[in-house]
Amino acid sequence: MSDLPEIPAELRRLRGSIDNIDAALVYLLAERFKATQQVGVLKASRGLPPSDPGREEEQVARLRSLAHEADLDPVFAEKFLAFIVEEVIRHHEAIAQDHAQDRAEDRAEDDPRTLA
Ligand SMILES: O=C(O)C(=O)C[C@]1(C(=O)O)C=C[C@@H](O)C=C1
Repeated sequence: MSDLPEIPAELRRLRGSIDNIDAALVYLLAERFKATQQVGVLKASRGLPPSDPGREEEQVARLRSLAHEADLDPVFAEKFLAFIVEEVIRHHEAIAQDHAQDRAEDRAEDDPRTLA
C-alpha cells in the first residue's frame, strides 16, 4: 500500500481536463507548424526573408488584445508567441539554406565545365 494520500475525485477530474487541453494544444501546434513549413518553402522559393518583423508586430497586438478579452495574461501570450515564432524562424532559415544549396547544385549540374 502507498503512503501517499488518495487523489481526490475533483483533482482527478480537473487533471482529465488538463490532459485533454494539452492534447488539443499539441494538435493545434502541429497544424500551425505544418502551415509555417509551407510558408518557409514559399519564402525560400521567392527569395523572401525568413522573418517579418512587421507581421510579428501585428500578431503581438492582436494576441495581446485577444488575451485581454480571454482573461489571459497578455505578457504571457506575447512570450508564448515569441517562443513559437523563434522556432519557426529557425525552420525558415534551415529551409532557405537547403533551397540555396539545391540551387547551387542545379547550377553546377548545368555547367558544362562540371565533370559528370
Ligand atoms: O507570416 C510569416 O511571414 C511567417 O513566416 C510566419 C510567422 C509565424 O510563425 O507566425 C513566422 C515568422 C515571421 O517573422 C512572422 C510570422
